Amino acid sequence: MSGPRPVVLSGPSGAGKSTLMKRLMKDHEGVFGFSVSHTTRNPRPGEEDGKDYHFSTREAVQKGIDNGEFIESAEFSGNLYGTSKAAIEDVQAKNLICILDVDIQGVKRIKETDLNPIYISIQPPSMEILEKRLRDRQTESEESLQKRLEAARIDMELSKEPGVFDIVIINDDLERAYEELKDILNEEIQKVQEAKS
Ligand SMILES: Nc1nc2c(ncn2[C@@H]2O[C@H](COP(=O)(O)OP(=O)(O)O)[C@@H](O)[C@H]2O)c(=O)[nH]1
Ligand SMILES: Nc1ncnc2c1ncn2[C@@H]1O[C@H](COP(=O)(O)OP(=O)(O)O)[C@@H](O)[C@H]1O
Repeated sequence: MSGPRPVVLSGPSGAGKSTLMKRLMKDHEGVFGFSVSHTTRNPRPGEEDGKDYHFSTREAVQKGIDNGEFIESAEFSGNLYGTSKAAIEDVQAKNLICILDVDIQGVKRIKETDLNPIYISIQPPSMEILEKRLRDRQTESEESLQKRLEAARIDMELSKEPGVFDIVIINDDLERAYEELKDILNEEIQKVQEAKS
């Protein structure tokens, strides 16, 4: 109960969540732990099973959901994604700040639980820039890219609703966005660092 508050990072696909999160974890070793989600999408080159995601089948994820093993799950761009209770417990057992990377549907479902995280939305400066970043990343087929852009439009609208997020960070200049992210999390980071010393 008294562990550090988890952090939910959300925002459109391609907004820069992974980039910011990886940097945060690298710069603060032993402070953060990533909640490894399950997904039915295929791994990208360089992604590791059990580290980036638990790459799984729809049947297996659905079975886990039916058994009550997930705190939330959502359909995104034709695939099923979900956060297992074990993913969060693994991080919290180590007294680390648990980071969850979930879409806007996940945010809404987590709000119905007692997780009590800090809700952060990472937003691109514009749809045009988002599309360019997603294309340059070269991870998506044209079909997948279009689905992500459609989901991004919905995300950008919903994230403007007051009270959904504690803070919305516009990821224009990466350095500035990263500083903003660190500032918000500073108090929790310090708590974890003090508990260790
Ligand atoms: N609800 C929910 N969304 C997730 C989960 N894991 C990842 N996502 C979201 O699914 C979307 C697609 O993720 P991914 O396929 O990794 O693509 P990327 O965000 O473009 O790198 C993103 O918006 C993620 O935040 C999860 O466990 N639950
Ligand atoms: N501030 C930024 N300026 C330019 N490119 C960026 C910036 N932030 C992220 N990127 C690039 O945009 C792409 C999408 O970022 P990524 O972290 O994969 O997004 P997400 O995890 O939200 O899907 C990546 O290729 C990344 O290198």
